[in-house]
Amino acid sequence: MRAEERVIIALDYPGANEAEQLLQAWAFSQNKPFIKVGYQLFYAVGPEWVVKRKQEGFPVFLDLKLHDIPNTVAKGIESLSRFGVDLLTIHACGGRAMLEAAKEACEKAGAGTRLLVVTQLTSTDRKMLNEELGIPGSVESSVIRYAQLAYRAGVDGVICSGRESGMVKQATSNDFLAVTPGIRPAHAEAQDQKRVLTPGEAIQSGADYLVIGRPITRATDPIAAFEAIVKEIKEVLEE
Ligand SMILES: O=c1ccn([C@@H]2O[C@H](COP(=O)(O)O)[C@@H](O)[C@H]2O)c(=O)[nH]1
Repeated sequence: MRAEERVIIALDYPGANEAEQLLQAWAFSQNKPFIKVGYQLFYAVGPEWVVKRKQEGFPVFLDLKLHDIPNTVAKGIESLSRFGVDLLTIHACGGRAMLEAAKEACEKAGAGTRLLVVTQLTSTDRKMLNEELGIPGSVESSVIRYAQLAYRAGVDGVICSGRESGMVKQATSNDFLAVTPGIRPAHAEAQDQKRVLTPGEAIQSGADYLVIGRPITRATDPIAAFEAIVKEIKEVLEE
């Protein structure tokens, strides 16, 4: 996979105008970047906007992180799969029956959408895990436990931080996708992210895709920021 294809730009914008302004840079390009649509944008623009981006050639990750009883999640995935997006997300803590029901619904739709499972959010650190959520042990052990659950349920991969991507692959399979947010170029502020790595470090540790929002979307020159990240990834891949 080319370095450019490993970056998923999180379009965390309030509406279509802001997102389209960024995507304009690739209007005449054959190599459109992978984009992620989360709730902020999706609730503002709706499914048609997402389907249109797919038709224009953008690979799309629709990141709605479903979490509910198995039947409700399966029905939600059934509806979302109709948009023909590349990636969808559900939460691991819904448990095995929920994960299996979601995967079955996704496969039944036959659109080739891959299903990812959110392990522990990259905004979670050990203190929060132990003291607020009441989950004992390290964040890594919780991520691995959820990743193994997800793997056994037959989904396509997980969302974890770059710090855990190598461990996830070791504990599951090299083909099991590790998609990693919490990416910050050197010296950038972590903001609300707790488990961060630089783009180069995340690739080195085994991440398949890097999800990157504010370091690109809030940069003075977002395209230059995207290109600098791609360059950093290329350097690691060529090492
Ligand atoms: O554990 C998770 C799961 C999802 N995300 C999403 O990734 C981006 C990260 O944005 P930044 O601006 O680069 O922090 C954002 O859309 C989150 O919803 C995550 O950060 N961590």
